[in-house]
Amino acid sequence: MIIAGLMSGTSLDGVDAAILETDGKTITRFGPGLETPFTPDERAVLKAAVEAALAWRFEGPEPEIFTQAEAVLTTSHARAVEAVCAAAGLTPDQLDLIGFHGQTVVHEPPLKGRKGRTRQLGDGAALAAALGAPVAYDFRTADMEAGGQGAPLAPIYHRLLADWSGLERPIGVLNIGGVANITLIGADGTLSAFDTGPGNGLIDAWVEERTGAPMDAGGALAAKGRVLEAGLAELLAHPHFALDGPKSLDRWDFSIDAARNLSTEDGAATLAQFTAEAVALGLARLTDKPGRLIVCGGGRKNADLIARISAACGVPAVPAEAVGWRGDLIEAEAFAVLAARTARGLPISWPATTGVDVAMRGGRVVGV
Ligand SMILES: Nc1ncnc2c1ncn2[C@@H]1O[C@H](COP(=O)(O)OP(=O)(O)OP(=O)(O)O)[C@@H](O)[C@H]1O
Ligand SMILES: CC(=O)N[C@H]1[C@@H]2OC[C@@H](O2)[C@@H](O)[C@@H]1O[C@H](C)C(=O)O
Repeated sequence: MIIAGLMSGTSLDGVDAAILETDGKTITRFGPGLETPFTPDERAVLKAAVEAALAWRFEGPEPEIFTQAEAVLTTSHARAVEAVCAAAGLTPDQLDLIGFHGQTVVHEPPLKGRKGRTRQLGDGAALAAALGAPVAYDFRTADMEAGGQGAPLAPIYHRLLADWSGLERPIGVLNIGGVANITLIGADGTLSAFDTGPGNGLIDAWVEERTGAPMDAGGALAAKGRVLEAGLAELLAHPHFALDGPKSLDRWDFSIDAARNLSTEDGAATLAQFTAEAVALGLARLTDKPGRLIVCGGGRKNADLIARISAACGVPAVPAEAVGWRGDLIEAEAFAVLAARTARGLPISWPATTGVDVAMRGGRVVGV
């Protein structure tokens, strides 16, 4: 099947799109991929939808802005599909399927026996109608209704990719987006996965508040700062780090408050060290230690952060490109494979990836 996979991550920077030829078990061909930024107006609507979602938290009627945000998601994702199809010499109606993650606006992991809840905005039927191709979407709900974490879902794709590249096991794949998540592929191919902690989310929020810039490009600020040990200890006292995986997080589960009184540089260093120590704590909970970490997501471009992760984990961390992967597109590619698996009735989550009792199918398909 020729499938376009789409991801708009928690950083709200834009839509990643990638075309893959896949049956959900193997990849026959990698097509083009690209990132299409949201316009400032689109981003403003999505930011407002996230704020409304965090105030709503599943209590009472859905915020009205969700409707407007879904319209923004339909147009921005349609634009991304049109662009990636043009790069492939296709028209969208020639796609067999589109894998549409949608925009996570709020995610509450299961807690003390209470099922978790998650909301990805994205109107699959509207996107299918706009593009003339079937759409698989709503990938996380079924897993959560079955008691799972609803995330991470990329692990099956990480293994597929590692096998495709013939990488030596055990190996870890670390995605550093707003939140960071890790997949460990054990020596025998067994998957373990969970969200490790913050990715770039806190660093972005801190740098934006202090300088107005959207990120600490290359980690230049953090590289000049010193870590405030007391602040770091406060951050690491979060209950997430006392749990074994599978476990998941919302982008807003941590705050920059522990850095409040610091200089811009020291705050950036402390928050970057927090991301790194969180990965190390996660690795320490695994029985198989990976020989190296393959790093994908925007955080791999932060050299200071990567150095901190390597040092904290005692394992070399290399960017996805070092093994021939497209580090900015892995999540989009993953949702192409997950869409194929949804269409074919294959599982997309497992006890060791999201904590469900049995392997689970997920996602819904809507035709044109
Ligand atoms: N050159 C760079 N230097 C430092 N950080 C960078 C650089 N480029 C990207 N980033 C970071 O990567 C982030 C975007 O990463 P990515 O697109 O993987 O996140 P996402 O997909 O939105 O998140 P998630 O995986 O949590 O849904 C930016 O917000 C920024 O913090
Ligand atoms: C609820 C949600 O959208 N979670 C995202 C987020 O971004 C990174 C991390 O937190 C991961 O758990 C997940 O995305 C990836 C694609 C996943 O499901 O594997």
